[in-house]
Parts: sequence; C-alpha cells; structure tokens
Amino acid sequence: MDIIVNGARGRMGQEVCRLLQEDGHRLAAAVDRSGQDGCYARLADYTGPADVVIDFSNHEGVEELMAYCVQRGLPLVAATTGYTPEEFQRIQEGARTIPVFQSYNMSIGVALLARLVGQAAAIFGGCDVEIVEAHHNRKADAPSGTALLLADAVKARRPDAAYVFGRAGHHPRQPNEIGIHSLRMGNVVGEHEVIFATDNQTITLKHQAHDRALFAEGALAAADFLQGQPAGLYHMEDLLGP
Ligand SMILES: NC(=O)C1=CN([C@@H]2O[C@H](COP(=O)(O)OP(=O)(O)OC[C@H]3O[C@@H](n4cnc5c(N)ncnc54)[C@H](OP(=O)(O)O)[C@@H]3O)[C@@H](O)[C@H]2O)C=CC1
Ligand SMILES: O=C(O)C1=N[C@H](C(=O)O)C[C@H](O)C1
Repeated sequence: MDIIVNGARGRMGQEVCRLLQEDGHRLAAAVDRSGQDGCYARLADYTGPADVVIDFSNHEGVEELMAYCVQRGLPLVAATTGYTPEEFQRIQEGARTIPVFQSYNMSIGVALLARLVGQAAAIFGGCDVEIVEAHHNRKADAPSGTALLLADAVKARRPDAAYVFGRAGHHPRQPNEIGIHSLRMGNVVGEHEVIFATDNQTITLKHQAHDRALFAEGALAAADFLQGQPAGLYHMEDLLGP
C-alpha cells in the first residue's frame, strides 16, 4: 500500500515514515510545511500514486487536507488533535465522500480504556469523575484529544455532564462535573487517568503510552482497515471488535 504522510517531519510523522517501511507498506510522499528533507511543502504538490493519507500535522491545515483527499478520492487516517468544532465538522463533511478513520488516540489500549470508562460511568452513576492527562512539554494543545475522548465516553452515559478544565478560586464541585486536568512536563509520551470517586471508594483506570511507535502502529492498522471501505467516519471502536 502506498501511503502519503502529512506532517512527516514531526515527532509522529517521522515515526510513521520509519515504521511503514518495516511493515511492508510504501511511502508514496512525505509532506510537511517546512518542505525540508525531501518533503513536499504542500499536499497539492504531490499528484503521484497513493492509496491513503495519514495525517499527524496541525488542526489548522484541515481544509487543505480534506480538499486534497476528497478531490483525489483518497481514504484518510485523521490522527491530529486540537480541532475546533467547525474544523471537526469539515472532517465529518468529507467523510460523506471518502472513508475517514478519525481518532484522537490511535492505540488499542486507549480504545479499550474508553470502553471501560463508559461501563464505569454507567455502573457508578452518581460518582465524581476526574480526568488527568500528562504529556511532553512541546505539546501544543490542552487538554489532549484523548482526555476529551474519555470525557465524551462518560458523557455518553451521563448526558448532563459538564466539563471543567482545571480549577482555581472558590468554585465548589458540582455533582455533574467532569474535571479535566493537563500536565505538561519533560518527555512524557502520553498518560491518561480517569478517576471515579464516591464517598467511600475510588476506582482509577489508567493508560500509559511508553513509545510513539504505539500510535504509528495504530495509524497503519487504520490505513489497512480503510482499504475497500465505503465513505464514512470510522473510529478505534471499529478496530477493537466486540
Ligand atoms: N491520534 C493519535 O494517536 C496521536 C495524535 N497526535 C497528534 O498529532 C499531531 C502532531 O503531533 P506531533 O508529531 O507530536 O507534532 P509535531 O509538531 O512534532 O509535528 C507536526 C508536523 O506537522 C507540520 N505541519 C504543521 N501544519 C502542517 C500543515 N498544514 N501541513 C503539513 N504539515 C504541517 C509541522 O511543521 P512545523 O514544525 O513547521 O509546525 C510539524 O513538522 C498533534 O495534533 C498531536 O496531538 C500525536 C500523537 C498521537
Ligand atoms: O501530542 C501528543 O503527543 C499526543 N496527542 C494525542 C492527544 O492529544 O490525545 C494522543 C497521545 O496522547 C499523544
């Protein structure tokens, strides 16, 4: 399979480019806005053969990304985080024409975590929920896309949940709050903890990524999954199975 990697000079892009060749895939084109190290500066500069685009770049490039994939009829693995609601809507629109696999976290472990979080939220209906995420000190967006994905897994079971990002000052906790807290430090690859607390017990569900290869492997599995799929929006749940 011939893969276009968008954001190819970034931390994740480099990991995908390294791994895909070991994995029997082929790099059709490396695209990065720097245009350095043999990369195309823009997606539109590459018109050669390709089977899929994997995107780990920046949310602001979504219009160009979707226009390119839709115009060429190319399936897309959309792994970038930090989308505004309008930008995310652009992905949903594109998915009416092409198959799009979108996840804020490409690891199967986090897909399982999200499922367990949904179960815990349903079983412990009235408990307090707090989410703590930690990432490296170069991460641009906060909270992480994964923290939002996990909060959404709770909200799916508790529609009145309200997200509170960090806390300061005098604001007593409300029963329907989901507290979301972001740590940025050193070289942490990605850690997510969801805490369910009642007055007499605490349950903590936690995922730690040790290596970015985890996300690159997931993105390649998603690219494989998309081959032959009809237009639509796909997620890690589709890879996880029952
Ligand atoms: N879904 C998942 O599992 C994961 C998602 N991510 C997400 O992936 C994204 C990238 O992460 P990471 O690799 O750490 O970030 P980096 O900043 O290291 O890499 C992003 C790269 O994309 C380039 N870039 C920015 N905008 C564009 C554009 N419009 N077109 C082409 N290239 C562009 C950047 O160039 P420049 O340096 O000039 O800005 C940079 O080289 C983030 O949103 C991150 O949160 C990360 C890990 C896992
Ligand atoms: O920027 C990162 O590094 C990561 N971003 C994703 C997110 O925002 O959730 C996934 C992973 O945790 C690493």
